Amino acid sequence: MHEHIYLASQSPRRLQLLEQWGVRCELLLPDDEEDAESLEVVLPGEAPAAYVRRVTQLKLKASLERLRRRRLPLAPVLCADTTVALGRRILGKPADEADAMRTLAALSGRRHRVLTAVALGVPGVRTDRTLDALSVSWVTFSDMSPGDICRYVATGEPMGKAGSYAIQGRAAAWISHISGSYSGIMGLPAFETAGLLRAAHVRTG
Ligand SMILES: Cc1cn([C@H]2C[C@H](O)[C@@H](COP(=O)(O)OP(=O)(O)OP(=O)(O)O)O2)c(=O)[nH]c1=O
Repeated sequence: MHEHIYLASQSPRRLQLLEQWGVRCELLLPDDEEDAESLEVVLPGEAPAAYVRRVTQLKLKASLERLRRRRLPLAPVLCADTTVALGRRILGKPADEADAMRTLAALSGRRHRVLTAVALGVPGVRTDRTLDALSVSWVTFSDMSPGDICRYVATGEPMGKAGSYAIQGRAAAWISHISGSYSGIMGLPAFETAGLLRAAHVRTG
């Protein structure tokens, strides 16, 4: 039984969710020399599900290497990646406010998918074992007027969020329907993550 895991994510929501579920975790964040952002590059023609899974595996590989480089005690490592897809179009984190406004205008009055891939790496003496899962949710936005979009972007909330919004924040006021996993939309799906933790014998609760 593993008493704790490493969480290799800068997302405060993921840490908060794991703590809420009673999982003991320690952060395993990239060094200054690592270029974490460069992992999140979409390949030409890549479908959203393939993209989010591939990026999560890249994050996990980099995190397991980091664990060994730092000679830390071995324990399972959890990584995740969240992306928003409008049809086949991938809407990642906004580059700036203008980008966030364009993304929100595209999402306004429509239904899109939020995909979160989770991967758990269990480091072993000889080989590492990897478990992974994908959560797909549908989110419907009501109409946002240009004024609504401007005011929302001015709050700063869209920055650092896939699709330029946060369901757990002010964007909730425009979300008329969801189908899937609320925690998955926030960045870490409870059901799928719990399944991976159970399979890897990590203590929860
Ligand atoms: C759609 C949506 C996304 N998000 C967030 C979750 C993720 O943190 C972020 C997507 O970016 P990610 O690249 O998945 O994660 P991150 O950059 O925050 O952290 P790391 O790569 O170190 O793990 O968007 C919300 O908080 N609420 C939402 O409603």
